[in-house]
Amino acid sequence: MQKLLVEGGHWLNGKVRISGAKNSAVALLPAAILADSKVIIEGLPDISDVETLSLLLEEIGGTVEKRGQTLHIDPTHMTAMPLPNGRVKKLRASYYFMGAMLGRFKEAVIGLPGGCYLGPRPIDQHIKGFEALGATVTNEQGAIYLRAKELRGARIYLDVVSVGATINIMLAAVKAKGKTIIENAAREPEIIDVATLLTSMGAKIKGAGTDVIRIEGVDELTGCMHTIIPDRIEAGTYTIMAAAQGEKVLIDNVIPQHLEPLLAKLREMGVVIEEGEEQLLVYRSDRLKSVDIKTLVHPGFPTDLQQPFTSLLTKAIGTSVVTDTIYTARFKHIDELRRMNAQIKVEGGSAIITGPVQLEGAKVKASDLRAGAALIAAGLMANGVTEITGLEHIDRGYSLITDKLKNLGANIWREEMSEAEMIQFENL
Ligand SMILES: CC(=O)N[C@H]1[C@@H](OP(=O)(O)OP(=O)(O)OC[C@H]2O[C@@H](n3ccc(=O)[nH]c3=O)[C@H](O)[C@@H]2O)O[C@H](CO)[C@@H](O)[C@@H]1O
Ligand SMILES: C=C(OP(=O)(O)O)C(=O)O
Repeated sequence: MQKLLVEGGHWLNGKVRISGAKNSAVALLPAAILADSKVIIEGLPDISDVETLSLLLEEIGGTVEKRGQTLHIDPTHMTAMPLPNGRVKKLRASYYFMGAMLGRFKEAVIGLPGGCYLGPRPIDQHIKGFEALGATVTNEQGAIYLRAKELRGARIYLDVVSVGATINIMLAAVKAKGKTIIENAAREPEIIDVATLLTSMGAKIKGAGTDVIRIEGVDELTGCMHTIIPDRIEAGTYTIMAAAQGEKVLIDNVIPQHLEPLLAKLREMGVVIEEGEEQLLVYRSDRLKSVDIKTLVHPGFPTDLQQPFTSLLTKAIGTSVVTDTIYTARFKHIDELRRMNAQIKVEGGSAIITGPVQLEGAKVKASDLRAGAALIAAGLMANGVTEITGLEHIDRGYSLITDKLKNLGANIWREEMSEAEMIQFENL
């Protein structure tokens, strides 16, 4: 097991290239199950979620060949192999095997997913959607059993705006008989990306990216080639790090429109950012103003950037209030930031940050993916060395983060943990 060490105070300079979007990739790979021939996906990030999903595709009989950032997925010999345990628990997006296998085989057995623990993460809206399409769904000993004689299009109103439920219902509905309408659908760019792949496979989908998605089911879907969109959360994380500890940082391979809620808040704080077509240039900021943020469904401020943004706010002058309306308890990073001298209290579902403070290096643990990003951002600004454990979370979603930050001038490296440290880590 490794830990990450960051020596703070080194200014970031130069260019960082953003990888393909994790939250697209984790749906695009399962979507390949629906095709009758090879699906080629280009520009995938080097993250463990992609590796785990590739192994899961192989477990059900697919072949997956990696050529650089491209995966060639041959779904021809896949079967409805049950996946009640094991790798499905390593990530959140294994739930997409439910929709995709239901679409192709009309049956699936998938263990309840893992992923970041951000408080309860129910999947009732996914199940409501599958049932509306004609599936019988039962939960037996922690695995979801889905079966349908046939899938029939339906009108489905989501009680909660959910990225996962929207995509999962799309995956099943593209092979249902007749028309499906998803109302109150999520509108994230990743949903458009998945719809683009499915459309290239022959699916008929209208309205992805709006809150009403219309799908006309088809009998067959064929292989195709698809290039993934850039990761707006990874881009946002580097933009925050540049605002925190950058001289002049060019963020390359981004779609600036996907980052508008973040960029607006950074500008309100006084960060100077130039926008190009596919690039952002972030300038050094020495005096930042405090701001309040409230996370909302897209296109509001993304919950996945709330945690790294909180680290940046420790540098701002005054009091900032952070409220997460998507995951009201997504505050596990706060205790760790406090170990680093951050002045933050959590009150009534909000984190209240008083700044500016000089952060101090400390031994901290990443409890989840974006908590990890928050701690790295804090480590870049801190006096001395910050030691971060829990890297398995960070590696689920940040492609080559150590190398990317090193290239920007950070003093960051990985070390094997000693046995004593591992025991301490387990007890933390
Ligand atoms: C793999 C992936 O894409 N993960 C993202 C996805 O997670 P995920 O798809 O799991 O998140 P959802 O959009 O489904 O969740 C949004 C909210 O709806 C609630 N909910 C969701 C489904 C459901 O059936 N019932 C229900 O009550 C959740 O508890 C949460 O409060 O969107 C989240 C919200 O933008 C992001 O933080 C995650 O990075
Ligand atoms: C919460 C996240 O991921 P997941 O849904 O895969 O756990 C995230 O990407 O911040």
